[in-house]
Amino acid sequence: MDVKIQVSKLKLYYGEALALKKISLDVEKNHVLALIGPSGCGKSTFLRTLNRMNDLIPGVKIEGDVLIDGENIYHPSTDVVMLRKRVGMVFQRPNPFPMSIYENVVYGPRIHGQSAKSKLDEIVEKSLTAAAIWDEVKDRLRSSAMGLSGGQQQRLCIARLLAVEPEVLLMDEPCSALDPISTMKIEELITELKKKYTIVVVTHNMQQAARVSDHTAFFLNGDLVENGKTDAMFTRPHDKRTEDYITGRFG
Ligand SMILES: Nc1ncnc2c1ncn2[C@@H]1O[C@H](COP(=O)(O)OP(=O)(O)OP(=O)(O)O)[C@@H](O)[C@H]1O
Repeated sequence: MDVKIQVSKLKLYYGEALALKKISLDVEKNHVLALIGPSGCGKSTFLRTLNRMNDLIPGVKIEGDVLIDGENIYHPSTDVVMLRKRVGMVFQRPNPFPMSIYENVVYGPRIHGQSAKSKLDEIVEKSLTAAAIWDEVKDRLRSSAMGLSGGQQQRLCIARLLAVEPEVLLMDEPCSALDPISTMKIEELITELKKKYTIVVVTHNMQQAARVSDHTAFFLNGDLVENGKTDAMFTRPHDKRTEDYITGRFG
C-alpha cells in the first residue's frame, strides 16, 4: 500500500468546542476517499485540515499530525502557499473568477511565476482537456467564465486547480449545486483524475460515494466511526451506526 496522506491523532478545536476527536486515517495514493456522515459531523473541517485551510479561521487549535509523503504539513517550516498548490480544493458552489475562461486557468501558473504565452497556452489546453471541458470551451476561451453553466463552471474550477500541477485534490460536495448530467460528468472525471491524483471527496450522496470512491470514512459527532474499502462498508458495515446511516435510518 502506497500511502499519500497519513493522519494521526488529529484533534481540532473551534474555541472550546472539539470538532475532530483524535482522528487517525490513511489515504492511499491514486485512490479516492469519500467522507460521509450527517451534517455537522466534521467532514468539511477534516477536509480543510489536509491543506491547512482551517488556519484561516480565528480560534482554531489543532493537535496531532498530518503527513503528506511523510512530511508533517503542520511543521512550522511548511510553506503554506506551496502546500495549497500541492493540495488543491474544489468547493460546493463553483467559484470561477469574474474573468475569461483563459484567465481563470492561467491565474495560478502566473502567480507561481509562469509568464511565457506559449507555455500558458499549453497549460490552458492541457488543464481544460484533463478537466473534460476543452471541447465545450475551446472556441470561447476569451469569454467570461461567468457565462458557463454551473456544471461547466465546476469543471473549469477543477481545470484551474490542475493548472498548478497539484498532487492531491480535495472536493467538498462538488456536485451538490449541479444537475444530474453535470453530476455524472464530475463523477466520471473523478474516476479519470485518480489515475494521476489522490482525491478526498465529501459527499452527502451515498450512491455517489459508492460509485466514485475506493475507500469511505464515516464520521459522526467529530469521531471517525468506521473507515475501509467502500464495497465492504456498503455491504457489511462493522458498526451499527454506519449501517443506520448508509441505509438512511438517520442523518
Ligand atoms: N468556522 C467555524 N467556527 C466554529 N465552529 C465551526 C466552524 N466551522 C464548523 N464548525 C462546527 O464544527 C462542527 C463540524 O462542522 P463541519 O462543517 O466540519 O461539518 P460537516 O460534516 O462538513 O457538515 P455539513 O455536511 O453540514 O457541511 C459543527 O458543529 C460546526 O458547527
